[in-house]
Amino acid sequence: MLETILAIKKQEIEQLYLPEEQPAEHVSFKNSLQNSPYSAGLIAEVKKASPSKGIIREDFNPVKIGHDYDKAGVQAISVLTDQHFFQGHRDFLTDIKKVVRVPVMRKDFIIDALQVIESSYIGADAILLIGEALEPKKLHELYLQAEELGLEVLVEVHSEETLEGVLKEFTPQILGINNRDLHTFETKLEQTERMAKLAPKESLLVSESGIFTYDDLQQVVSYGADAVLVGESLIKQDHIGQAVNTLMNGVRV
Ligand SMILES: O=P(O)(O)OC[C@@H](O)[C@@H](O)c1c[nH]c2ccccc12
Repeated sequence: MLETILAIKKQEIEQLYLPEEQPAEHVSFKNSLQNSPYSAGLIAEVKKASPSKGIIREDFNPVKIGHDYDKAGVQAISVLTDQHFFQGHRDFLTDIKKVVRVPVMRKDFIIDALQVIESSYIGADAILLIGEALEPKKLHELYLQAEELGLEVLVEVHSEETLEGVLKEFTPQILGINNRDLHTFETKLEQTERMAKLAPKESLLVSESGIFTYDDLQQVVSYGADAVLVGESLIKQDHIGQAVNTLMNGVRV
């Protein structure tokens, strides 16, 4: 699956044009995650659909969801901007950034320098770079380019092998462990446990995907996660604010 996504992404990049640059005030992604009142920082995701689950939410209003997340007290918002597989859009990010206080991360399959510039232009505070999608050298190049543009980076890996390759090149400030294998879509929280053992102490550790309940959250925190990235379980709920509370506090407040 990942190969198919990347092949289509390459074609898209050939046609990519830059939008008008949005004036955006940057908010620190890492600081926000580190200063969570919960047992971990929460990155809440705005995602309509995914290749593994199909459409997750029919009545999808990205700005309303972003606004509700912000009001509910999340530490950061991740916005899926990939159109083809996730039914996202880069305008979703621009529109959400205008109405929230928390940092906004662009979630896409970024493999080219032009997309990093695009991320800055649309108003992102941070971007995702996927270890499984990039050679370590290229990943580091894009990471440095992003930093120069004032963007923070979440470096995501799934496998031990990928992480080892990245760490030979550099130490990311923020390291995400994707519990979902992007080739098979198999998702298990124990992936965080295995990978946390190899993660550098200096990196802020984010556990991503497949976190549905307060118990799931406690489980990944016990493995060493400093933050979590959660999409489906929040997006599916009618009341997003309540869903955030139930997930992070274990009770409805
Ligand atoms: O909806 P979930 O299982 O809570 O997962 C959110 C997020 O981790 C997932 O959307 C994701 C993690 N890494 C990605 C890379 C590309 C697209 C999507 C993703």
